[in-house]
Amino acid sequence: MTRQQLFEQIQRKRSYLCIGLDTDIKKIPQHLLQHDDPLFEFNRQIIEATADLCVAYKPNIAFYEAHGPKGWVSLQKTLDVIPQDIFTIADAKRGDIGNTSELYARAFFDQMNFDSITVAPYMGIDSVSPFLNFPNKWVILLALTSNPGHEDFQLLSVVSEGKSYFLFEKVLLNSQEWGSAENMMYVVGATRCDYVERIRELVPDHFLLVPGVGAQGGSLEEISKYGMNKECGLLVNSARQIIYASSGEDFAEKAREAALQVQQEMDRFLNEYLPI
Ligand SMILES: O=C(O)c1cc(=O)[nH]c(=O)n1[C@@H]1O[C@H](COP(=O)(O)O)[C@@H](O)[C@H]1O
Repeated sequence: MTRQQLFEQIQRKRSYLCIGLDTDIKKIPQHLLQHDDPLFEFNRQIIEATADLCVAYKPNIAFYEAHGPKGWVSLQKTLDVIPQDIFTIADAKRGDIGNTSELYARAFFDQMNFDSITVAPYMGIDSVSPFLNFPNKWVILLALTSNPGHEDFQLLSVVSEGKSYFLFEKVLLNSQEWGSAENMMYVVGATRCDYVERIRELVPDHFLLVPGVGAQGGSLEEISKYGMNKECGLLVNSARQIIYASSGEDFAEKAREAALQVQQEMDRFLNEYLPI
C-alpha cells in the first residue's frame, strides 16, 4: 500500500485507528474454545465488527508463534479475512544480519503478504535495508517505545560532530538515509508525548505508529495535537482496550462500541489538528 492510499483511507473513514490483534487464548471468551481454531474465530468476528472504523490491523506475532504451527495457520487465516484496503502490520520486531533479514522480509512480505513489519534498529543499516527492497512494503522502525525500559538505552546521550543527541534521535536522523517517508515509519509510544514535538522536527513527513493509548495510559489527544502532519501521519494502535472490551458472547459488539468511541474522537481531532 502507498502512503497516498493510506491517507485516502484515513480521510474516507475519518480514522487513524490501528487495532492490535493481540489475541490471547486465555483472554478470549470461553464459548469460542469449542471452535476448531478459536484464535481465528475471535479475530474473524473482531474484524467483521470493526473494519469500517479502523485503517490498520496489527497482529502481534508472539500471540500466534506461541501456539507453534497451529498459531501460524491462525495468523494466515486472519490475514486472509482482512479487507484488501486495510493496512496490515506484522508486529514481529525483527532485524538480523543482511541475508537473514532478507529471509524474514520474504516470510512476512512474500509468503504472508503483510504491508509492513516492525523492525529493531540496533544492528544498523544492513539489518534494516533488506526489508526496504520490496515495492509498496514498509519498515516500521522502533524509535521511542512505550514500555518503561525505553529509558535504558533510547534516552542515552550520544555525541556526534560535537552535538549531543538522545540515542533514539540518532535512530530517526540516520535511518532517513536508508529509506524514505514512502517506505518507513517509526514507532513512538503515546506514553512519551513530551517528545513528540521534537520528533516531528526530525521527521516531519513520516508516519508514526503510536502504541500505548488505552491500556498503557497514553493520551490520544496529545499525540494527535503534537504528532499530526498534513497527511495525518499517525496510526494509533489500541489492542486490549478494544478487543477485550467484553469477555462475554457480546465481545464483538462491545469491541465495535469501543472502536467507535475512539474513531469519533479521531474524527474530532482530524477536524481540529490536521494542518490545512
Ligand atoms: O511495536 C509495537 O507495536 C509496540 C511498541 C511499543 O513501544 N509499545 C507497544 O506496546 N507495542 C505493541 O503495541 C501493542 C500494545 O497493546 P495494548 O497496550 O494492549 O494497546 C502490543 O502488541 C505491543 O507489543
